[in-house]
Order: sequence, then C-alpha cells, then structure tokens
Amino acid sequence: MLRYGRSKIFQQFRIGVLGAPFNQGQTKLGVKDGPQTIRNTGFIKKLEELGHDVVDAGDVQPDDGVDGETGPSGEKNHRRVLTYNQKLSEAVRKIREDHRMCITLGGDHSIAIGSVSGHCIGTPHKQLIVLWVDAHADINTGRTSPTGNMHGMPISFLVQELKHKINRLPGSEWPQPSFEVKHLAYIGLRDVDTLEQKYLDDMGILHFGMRDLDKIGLSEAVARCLDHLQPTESRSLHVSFDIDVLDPFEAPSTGTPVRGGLSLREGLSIVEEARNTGRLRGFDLVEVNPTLGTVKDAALTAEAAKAIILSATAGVRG
Ligand SMILES: NC(=[NH2+])NCCC[C@H](N)C(=O)O
Ligand SMILES: [Mn+2]
Ligand SMILES: [Mn+2]
Repeated sequence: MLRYGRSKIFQQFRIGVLGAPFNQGQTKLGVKDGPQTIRNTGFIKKLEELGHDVVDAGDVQPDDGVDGETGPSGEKNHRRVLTYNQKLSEAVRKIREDHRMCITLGGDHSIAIGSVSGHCIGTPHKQLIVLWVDAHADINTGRTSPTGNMHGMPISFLVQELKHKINRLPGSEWPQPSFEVKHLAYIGLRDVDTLEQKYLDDMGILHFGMRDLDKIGLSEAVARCLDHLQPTESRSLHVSFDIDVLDPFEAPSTGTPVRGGLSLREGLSIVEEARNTGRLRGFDLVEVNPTLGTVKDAALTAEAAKAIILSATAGVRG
C-alpha cells in the first residue's frame, strides 16, 4: 500500500485568501462574520512570517436584490445560493490561474459549490480529488433534504453522478460537475441523514465516521483516504473543512454542532497529512459563526480555525 510520508523540506507556498461572507445556505445569519473573525486571528501575517507568498483577495460579497425564492424541490434561497456561488467560483478560478493555492473562508458550507467549481475550472487538467472533513455528509439534493438548507447539499451540485438529480436555475447550465464520486472521501461523519447514507452506500463512496475512527484509528483512516484518492501532479487535492467536525468542546461557535467529534489535534493531523501530499491546492474553512455562544466560545473557535489553516499550509519546517 502506498503511504504518504512526512515531508521534511520546507516549501514556500503561493497562497490566495478569499472571504465568502455568505449565510443563505442555512438560518443562523452570523456565519457571514466568519471570514472577518478568522482574519482577525492574524493568520495571514503568520503565514507571511513563515515565508509564504500570500495575497488577500478580499471578500466576495453577495449581490443585493437577488430573489430568495425556494427551488423546485424545496431548496431554500435557491437563486441566492447559486448566484453567489457562480460569482465566488470566478474569484477562486482567478487565484488558481495565478498559480496559487486558494484558501476560502466561509460562510456556510454551501460556499463549497463555488470554491470547488472554481478550483476545478482554474486548474489546467481539471481533475480534482476531494477530502470532505465534516460531521455531516452534505450530499442531500432538494428532494432528499429534511431541512431544505443548501449548506447540507453542496456535494450533490459537485459530483457527476448526481448531475441529473439537482435543480439548476431556470435557463442556467451552472454548475457543471467537478468530479466523480470515486474521487471523493469523507472523514469525521457522525450525523448523516438516512437518504444521504443511502447515497454513500449505493455509490460506494469512501467514508470514515467517528465509529470507524474508534475502530481503526485516525491515522489509518487518513492514510486510506489518501491512498484511495491518489493525489498526483495532474490531480489537485481540495480539502473542505467544516469546523463542526471538531468536538463542540473545541469549536463551539458553529450552527449545527454535533457532540462526540474530533479533538483539535486530530483535526490538525488530518490537514497535515493532506498538506504533506504536496498536492493541496484548494482549502475551505467553513461554518465559523462568532455570534453563537459566548465571546470566549467565539475566540476559541476562531483560534481552532487559525490552527487548522496554518497546519494546512505552514506544516513542518526544516
Ligand atoms: N454544512 C453543514 N453544517 N451541514 C449540516 C447539514 C445538516 C442536515 N444534514 C441538512 O441537510 O440540513
Ligand atoms: Mn457539518
Ligand atoms: Mn458541512
């Protein structure tokens, strides 16, 4: 079996940072303050001190006046979510075309529709592999979703196999799928809806839930994910990290917390292994909502997000 070892060589990264202050994929509106809260931790300055070449491309703002209509299968704010993500995908594409890894700061997890699409179209070979680090599978379609919240649906808009199950905006071809389910793996799942589990099983998607981690251990699960995804020169790795994969004890300020999650150290370990493949070119950090919980909770959550981002990029030096 192929194993990805620890790289000891310091690599200077070219990085672009984008804020995605978007909250229409669910109902807890304070998640739009996520990007600012994460920026306030000073992580960009830290990356620069470590010798990386960082460009902060600012925030992609949602346009005013976009209709909040519900989609044909009950997708709440269907038009707002898709219109915003198309705009976001263009901003991510530009960062990729400037040969930078793109770090996108959410916002709710619906923003991955745009960040992953943009990573794909901005990458010459257009071949993505995706590691979804989350308590949730986020693979609902409008029809299967129990809530209608589109932050629980991004994967369905991104994978080839569900292309005919999703609703695009009338007259629009966007988004087109970015990858096939064989190029997707999950880690950290512990709150998966019944019909989502059926999708995972029927399509044979590799997934490690918390129970699997109890049995085989985290490092084995991460190694199996990376062995399965096989990052190569022509296959860019995208990691979509939902802060709710961490236990609420570590990251309390998030909209859909689920107890029994990862420690911060375990979260760091996942992203360090992803980084050490040398193929990580897209990274989302989503669902930090500083308006939930106390001021101390918000600070703890932001510091966890900072540590995760630094480990995904800075990693080991020397
Ligand atoms: N990105 C998230 N936090 N997603 C939570 C999704 C929860 C639930 N599965 C739903 O579809 O509504
Ligand atoms: Mn989640
Ligand atoms: Mn999520």
